[in-house]
Formats: sequence, C-alpha cells, structure tokens
Amino acid sequence: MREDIAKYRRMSKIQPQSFRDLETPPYWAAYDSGLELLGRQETGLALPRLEEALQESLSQIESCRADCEGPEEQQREEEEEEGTGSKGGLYEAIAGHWIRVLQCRQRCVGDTATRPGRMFPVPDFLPNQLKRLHEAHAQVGNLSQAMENVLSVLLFYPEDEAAKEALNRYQTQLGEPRPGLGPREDIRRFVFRSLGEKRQLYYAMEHLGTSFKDPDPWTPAAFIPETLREKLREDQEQRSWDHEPPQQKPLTYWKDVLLLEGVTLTQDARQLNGSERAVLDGLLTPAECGVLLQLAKDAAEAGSRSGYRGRRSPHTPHERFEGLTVLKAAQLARAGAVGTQGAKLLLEVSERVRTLTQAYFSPERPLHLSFTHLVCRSAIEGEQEQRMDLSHPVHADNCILDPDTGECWREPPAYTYRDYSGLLYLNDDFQGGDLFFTEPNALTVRAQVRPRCGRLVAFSSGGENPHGVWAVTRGRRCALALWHTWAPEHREQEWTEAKELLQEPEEEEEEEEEEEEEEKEKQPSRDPSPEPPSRRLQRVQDKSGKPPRVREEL
Ligand SMILES: O=C(O)CCC(=O)C(=O)O
Ligand SMILES: [Fe+2]
Repeated sequence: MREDIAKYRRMSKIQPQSFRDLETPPYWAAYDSGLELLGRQETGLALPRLEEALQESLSQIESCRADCEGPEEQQREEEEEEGTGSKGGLYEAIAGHWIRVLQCRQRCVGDTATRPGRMFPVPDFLPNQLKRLHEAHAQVGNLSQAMENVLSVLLFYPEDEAAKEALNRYQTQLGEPRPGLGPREDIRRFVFRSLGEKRQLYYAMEHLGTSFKDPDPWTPAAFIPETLREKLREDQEQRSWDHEPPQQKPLTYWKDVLLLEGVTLTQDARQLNGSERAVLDGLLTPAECGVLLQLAKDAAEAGSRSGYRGRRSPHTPHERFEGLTVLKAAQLARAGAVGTQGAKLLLEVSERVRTLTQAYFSPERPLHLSFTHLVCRSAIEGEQEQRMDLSHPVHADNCILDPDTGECWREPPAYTYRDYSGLLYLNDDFQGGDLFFTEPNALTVRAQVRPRCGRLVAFSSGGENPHGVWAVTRGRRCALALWHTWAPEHREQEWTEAKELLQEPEEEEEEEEEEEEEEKEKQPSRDPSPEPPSRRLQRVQDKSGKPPRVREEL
C-alpha cells in the first residue's frame, strides 16, 4: 500500500494536494511539518507547528487514557461474570480493576507515539519534542520559553548533561534570575502523574505478582523495587539473545527507529543505485551545526596564530584544507582556544553516527569508531576560473581502486581495516562540493548527494562504493568524516583520550572545591581569588605524563 502511494506520488500529473490522508491524526501532520521546517532552517515557522504537535500529542494521550475505563475493562468484567476471568474477593477485584486501568494508561504514550500503520513507537516521543522546542525557541531568542522547555526535559532526565548546559546558557543570556520560570505546567503534571502510576504498578508487580512493561526509558531507577531490577535486566538480556533471531528489518522499522531525535532515512541503497549506502537526515539540529562550525573556525584560527595556516588541500591546489581530530579539539578546549561545548559535541555526535551506522548496517556485530575528522575545504578565491579538477578524486575508502579493471585492492597503503564510512555534513552555503558515487570505472556517476546540515551519507568502505567530491568553487564546506571498523584493535584510542581530557576538568573542579572547603574550614582568612587556569592545565598534563599527540590522517 505504502509503495503504491509512493508510486502514485512519483507520477508526473499527480499533484501533492491530490492526496487526502484520512488516517494520520493532526498531531503527526504538525510534527512532520515542524521537523521539515526545522530541517529547512525555518525555525520561526517551525515553532508553532512543533508546539501544536506537543499539545496535540498530550491531548491524544488524555483521550487514550480516558478510554482505559471503557470497553476493554467492561469486556474483562463480562468475562469474569461468565466465570472465564480470575477468581477472588471484592478487594482482589478492585485491585485487579485498578491495575488494569493503570497498565492501560501507561500504554497510551507508546500508542500515541506510534504512527498509523507502524509497529514501533518513536522512542522518547515527548522528551524529544521538548528538546527540539527549547533549541528552536533559543534560536529565535525566546529565552523564557527555551527555559521552560529545557526545564521540562530535565523533569524526564534530571541528569541530562546537554539540557543542563543549555539551561545554564539560557540563564546567563537572560541575565537577572526570573523566579517565576519553571517547567511547563502540562509536562509537570504529566510526569508527576505518570510516576505516581508507575510506583503503584511496580508495587503490584513486586507484591501481587502482576506484570508491567514500563514503556519509558526515563523512569528513575529508584522507582523500580530492588528485587525486580535484577530480574528485569535478565529478562532484557535473555530477550535479545534467545528470542530475536537475526533478521533483515523492514524499511518501516527503520523509519520508526531513526525518527528517534528526528532522524529520517532519506535515500536507501536502491534509491542511490548501489548496495550498501544510505542518506539519513536530521542527525544534527541547526544549532549543533553552528557549534561544530564554530569549533572548526576557532581551531583554524588557533592554528594560524601558532603558525599553522590552513594548508593547500592534498587533493587539489585550488582549495585550502583544515582538519581537526577529536583529541586536538579536546586539547584546544583544555587550553581555552576553542569552546568545550564544541569539543564535547564532536565526541557525542561521532558516537551518534556510530550507533546509527551499526544499527543500520551491522546490527549483529559491533562497530567501533576508527577515525573521526572534522574537515573543511575552502575554495581559494581567484583560482576557480576554468577549474577542471575535483575536490576529492574518485576513490574507495579501504582499498586501492583500479579504474581500468574496476578492481579494488584491499592492501596497504589503503586503510584496509575501515569497514563503514560516514560523512556528516554541517553546512550548504558554498558552491559545488556535492558528493557522488560512480561505477568502478570512476567515471560513470550513479548517484549524487548535496551536503546540508545534519545530513549523513553512510556506506560500506569497499570497492562497491567508489566516490568523490566535485570541486568547491566558492565558500567553505565542512563535514565530519568518520570511519568505523569491526576490528576492536583499530578502535580510535584518541577518542577515549579526548573523552578523558574533557571530563577531567569537571572532576578536578569538584576535587578542588572539596579541597577548598576543607582549607576554608582550617583558615577562614584565606585569599578568595581564583586560581589561574594555567595551573590547572599544567597539572593535568603532568598527571597523564604524556606529551600531547596529534594525528593527521585523510
Ligand atoms: O567529504 C566528502 O563528502 C567525502 C570525503 C571522502 O570521501 C574521504 O575523505 O574519504
Ligand atoms: Fe572517501
């Protein structure tokens, strides 16, 4: 059915308005158009649609909950009258009734988050909507609303680092404290009520032996009785090993899973005329692209201050080329030359890409990041006339391509351990620079992809995916290039080092604060002036005992 509809849509004389969707509830329409407008960076227009989607999702949940005492429950009562239900006294019947009502109410979030005709709910439907809302509000300068929404995210995930950082940012931008600002009332009520129900359901599970499958990943561990925690964990592990045979998931499955955080599958291998390749959109919000672009810019400036000028590209004399590794980003952040937020986001995003790439191409076998590189290519002005070459000549990522025979030799100097490649684009405000896939002859173009913020092109790194980049003839094109490997020994060490480096300041600050507290207690008259940042940095380098190591790789 879905395929037929897609076929009709492609027919030349059919207009989009010829389709009238009688099934999709309006909140899905608002949700999709909100996401689409965000993708087109039309944040002002997206906001009312996103707000509508959230409010309508909440009312849908309400009406679903109201039905919980309706026909389903009546049917149960009839069965019991006929003697087909469970036996027991009045109290058991009351408890049974109430537990069934609560179980049904808890299912409403999942039901609401499941598109018509689909099998799986969009995970974390409400928190993700709130996340998009706070970012969008902040982007257009509605700081109070940004605060209310981010505070609402924190009701679901009080320890969410990104939300906590955003909250601090908004608070600083707002200036004086606004005592009246709190989480949204609708969300506060929702979370409070849901937690109350979960508490009762877990109690019944522990003491009355009833079952409850918690639909939410955000339920605090403290709500789950200790005696059940171990069992639930075991059940989960058993489920994935014993009962889920490896199988090819249908496209609709991916549509749902990838909709997590607004990710959509835009083109699959068939649409890209190849075997293992895909284009996914929505991996980054415009705000996140901005942070990573700023990181690339600050790192390049820091480089030029220390004598490193964006060098000529190794692939063409008509472009400049700047590359930043995760470790270099972390070191620059520690030295205060780039923002910590950008360096942390670089790590977080690379992990996001890895998770998706593994889920999509290699669900049965773990993939590891083997190299992560933030790369910008800039056209050199005045050198673009009659330019004939490419920004990146046609190649395959893990073998040496021989266009004459169409063979690809998986041997050094190729990076033979690379199994999957990912290019996550950050911008589109440049000329040229499209990625293209060719036949093994390196000449016949089979598919072409225009970079844009948050778009990931993922593909297997072998000879089945020869690719290149058209000349960048104006502006600066930035992308995060990532390679994944099945071989754990080729896992990117620098990723872990960067992570540690970025974590240390926080831990140190805590330690220092504790030390300071102790000191203060001993000598109350101590000079309160803060310690210069250089000392802190020095200590960390001493601790690791290693000189900073920077790797350059293409
Ligand atoms: O930036 C791109 O789109 C492609 C780059 C590439 O193919 C590579 O670095 O191997
Ligand atoms: Fe490549």
